[in-house]
Order: sequence, then C-alpha cells, then structure tokens
Amino acid sequence: MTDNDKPRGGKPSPSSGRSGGPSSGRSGGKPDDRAFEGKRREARPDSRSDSRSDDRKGPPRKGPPKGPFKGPRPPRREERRPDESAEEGARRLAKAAEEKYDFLESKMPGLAARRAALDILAIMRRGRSLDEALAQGRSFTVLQGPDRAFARNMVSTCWRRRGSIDAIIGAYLDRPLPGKSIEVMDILRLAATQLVLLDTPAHAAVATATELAGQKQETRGYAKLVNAICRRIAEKGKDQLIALPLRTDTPGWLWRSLERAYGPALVTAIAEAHRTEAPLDLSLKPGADISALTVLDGTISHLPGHVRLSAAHDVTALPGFEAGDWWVQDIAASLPARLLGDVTGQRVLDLCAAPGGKTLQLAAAGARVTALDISGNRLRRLQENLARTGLPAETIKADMLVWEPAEDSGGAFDAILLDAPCTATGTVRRNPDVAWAKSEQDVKDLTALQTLMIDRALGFLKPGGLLVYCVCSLLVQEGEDQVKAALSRHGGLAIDPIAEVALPGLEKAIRKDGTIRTLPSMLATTGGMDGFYAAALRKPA
Ligand SMILES: C[S@@+](CC[C@H](N)C(=O)[O-])C[C@H]1O[C@@H](n2cnc3c(N)ncnc32)[C@H](O)[C@@H]1O
Repeated sequence: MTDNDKPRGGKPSPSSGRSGGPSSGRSGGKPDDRAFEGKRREARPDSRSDSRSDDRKGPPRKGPPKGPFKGPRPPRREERRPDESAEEGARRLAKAAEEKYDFLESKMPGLAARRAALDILAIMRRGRSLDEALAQGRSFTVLQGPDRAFARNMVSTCWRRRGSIDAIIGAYLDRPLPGKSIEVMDILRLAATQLVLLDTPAHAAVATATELAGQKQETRGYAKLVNAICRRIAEKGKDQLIALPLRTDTPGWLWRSLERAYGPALVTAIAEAHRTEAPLDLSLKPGADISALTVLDGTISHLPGHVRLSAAHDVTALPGFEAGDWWVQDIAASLPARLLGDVTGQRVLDLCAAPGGKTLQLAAAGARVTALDISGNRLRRLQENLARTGLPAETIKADMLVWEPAEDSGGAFDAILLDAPCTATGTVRRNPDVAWAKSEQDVKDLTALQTLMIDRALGFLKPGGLLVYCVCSLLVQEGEDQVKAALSRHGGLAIDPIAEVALPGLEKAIRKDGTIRTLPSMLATTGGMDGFYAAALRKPA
C-alpha cells in the first residue's frame, strides 16, 4: 500500500446504535464441562449464532440472571480482600463481573463478548493456554448462550488464523505497535477476525473495536487509528486473505520441521486440516446404552467403542453425560491404550495420566489401574472423570522421575502407558494457540524430558511386560526418533507391532515397523483426527 493509503486516524465511526454482537439470551446455561481429554467444550459457535446475534432476531435481551451465581471460581490471592472468606470474595467478584457485563451491554450490544475475548487474549499473553484462559476469564465465564459461543469463536479463530490476521493488519501499520500498546493489537486482531473470517457485519466489528480502544487510558490514544484500520480491513481484508499462502498460519519453524518429516504434499494437507475445528469424538464405556446418541444428526463410528459427532454440541447436554456412559477423547488419543491389547486383570501403570482419557479406557477394559500425574489440578479432574463414569483407579500425585512404587504394592507392573508431555502439535485443530505458543527450544527441552521418562518407566515394568509410549505431537523428534533411540539404549527392548486387523479403517496409521502415526489430514472426509505417535515396546523377559 502507498503511504496515502495508510490511515492517519480518520473520523471514528459512530459508537452508538445497533452495533451488533450475539444476542445475550443468558438462559439455559449448562454447568461447565471439565471433561476428559481436558478440553472444555462449548456448543460450537456457527455462522448462524453470529449472524442471528447481529440481526438481533432472537428474543429481547434480558440481561444477566439476578439469582445466586453458581460455582464462581475462587479469587486469586491478589484479588482477595483480607476481611472476606474465599466464598465471599468469589461472590463479590462474580457480582462485579455481572455488573460489568450489564454496563458494557448498555453501552453497546455485543460489547461484553468482545471485551471477554480481549480479556482471554490478555490472559494468554501471561502464558496460559486457550483452555486455561477460557476457564479463568471472569468476563468470559459470566457470558452465556450465543455471547459465550461468539467470544470463544472469535478467540479460537483468531489463533487458528493468527499468521493471516497479523499479515492483514500489518499492511496498515508503518511499524509494529509499541509493546505497551499490545492491547491495541489484540483489539485489531479480534476486529479483523470478525471482518474477514466470521462474517460479522462491518459496522458492528468496527464500532465495538473503536469503543473498546476508547475505554482504557492505555489504548484511548489509538481509538482513531483502530477505527481507520478496521474500516480499511472491512473494505479490503477478504481480498488480502485470499492472496495469502496456506503456510501463513503455521509458524515457520513448525512448517519446516513438518515438511522435512512428511514432504510438501502432506504438510499442505496438515495445514488444510488445521483450518477446521475438530469434530467431537467420544469413547464409550463398554455396555453403555448409547442408542440416544447414535440417532443424533451425522453420528458415525470409526472403531468399536468410538462415536463421532459434529463439534456443534454442548457435551454436558448430550445423552449419557450425567450417567458417565462416555468421555470426550479424540479417536487418535484412544489408540495408544488399544496397543496394550487385552488388559483384563493386569496391573497397569498410567504415567502422566491426567485428565484421564486413557485411564478411563484402561479401567473400562478391566485393568487394575494406577494413574499417576504431577499436577494436582489435573489429577482432580481425572478423579472427577472417574467419579462420573463410575470406573475404578488408584490415583497418585507424584513426579514420575522421582516416584518409587510402595514396597507392598505388588512389585513391577504388567504393563505401562506413558503419555509423555510434548509440544501437543498434534492437537492444533482443537488448540489452535499451541502452534504459536511453542518454539524449537521447547522441542529440545521436551525431547530431553521424554528420554528420561522412557528410561524411568522401563524400570517400573515386569520383564516381558509392555510399555506403550505415546505423544500427541506431529514432530518425529518426539515420536519416531524417541523410540529409535530407546531401542538403541536398551538392548533386548523390541517393538511389539500392532496388526492391521486391530485398527480396521485406520490401516494407513500403522507404520511398517508396527508403530502408529496419525495425522490431522487422515479421516479427512469425516473431520480428521489428532496427530499422534504411539509404539508398544516389549521388555525382554
Ligand atoms: C499429554 S498429558 C497426559 C494426558 C493423559 N494421559 C490423558 O489421556 O488424559 C501429559 C501429562 O503429563 C503430566 N506430567 C508432566 N511431567 C510429569 C512428571 N514429571 N511426572 C508425572 N506427570 C507429569 C502433566 O501434568 C500432564 O497431565
């Protein structure tokens, strides 16, 4: 663009009137889903929910319910007043969030959802994942219905297309905004997301962005600039988007690494798959009656014990949730436990177990499971999942690198599943922030940790027993290379190959050596799958 094209801070568009945003409809809220593979799920905000809100076709907004606020999260230490209990603090903060919601909505409909999205981005700048930020943001948790879905959709789409969004905005900035104006950049990112990807009416996206910039002292000076850039993006942003190459939305280091491992055709297919949110996969508790699930639109099954639904579901409202008939688990994440074969009656150690998708599978398959994880919070979620599904497992909070099994615990384990911490680059469809949050240094640190974990896990295993090592990573350094190195470090250790008949329809995921490599581009016609690597390793007898 020429200098003349660059906005110099034109007149802000009016910040009053019908600026749009999701209709509030704060009714019918469901309890939060603290599910399973650790993923908090919402009804997926589809284009209808966004446009409905902007057209204001829904029932008139009634504002937040005035009744008691159920289950507010406890205040952080710095938020707590010395003279109040944790519960009082939580109620005060929840009330303040509701009042803020009312205030923002009275200023401009749809403003509260955008403020909440902005707050989520700010929490993520402090190093939280998208899921964590969604759970922590008070201005987000106070939202319900379409508002909540819209806020979540803005943030997750903004991350999913981060490279493109920043490139589009960058075309209108002479130089990067100064660090202290980081919130201005986030306001622009959310507005650009709405304008080029979510089909939000331009007047709504522009007016709310300008209003948000004007509300805080640190960003007020940029309100005119925000308005001018947003109006330019409303005009030209979609054309800019079309001109950007596919690789723009994958960080350079990750693209190069995947291209080296899989070649140009596959890295392109993976990047395509990353553009779409994952469907909702459920693992079924054996014997559960799931007839009410299978009549839902578009339900399919790829393997025994698996059901796939579209992502547009609130899991807590699905039949069988309360009864614990199933848990959320991507089909790829369900494969490692299957590698252990028949575990009935076996003592199985699930290392790095929380929030427990694989623990539930092993317990449901009749194993006597010990589930160990270093994180108390995540282990609590594992325990909640065990309670909901009524499945048994011993749980231990410990660092597996220093933990020793109790002397009277029955000796070494028959089988071990080690789902090691990793870059999680296989889960980008569900956690689009992951690709941008990780770096090559993380890969180095994590591979070093994984090596230590494999060696330690083998020490807990009976001679002749099976260790399944797995990672939800696309990187061969964390998967294939780790196993190759483990085999060369431990004489006699051998891959126990999985037979093709064990994974009907997923034969392509079985490598020549009998280990498993899944990619997001597999099962493409029905919604893809996470990227995972898993290998079963037999310890010499
Ligand atoms: C990929 S997640 C596990 C997912 C889990 N297996 C499931 O199926 O739901 C990795 C886990 O490793 C745990 N972790 C990381 N370092 C650990 C350590 N040194 N000892 C035990 N657990 C650890 C993390 O707390 C995290 O829950």
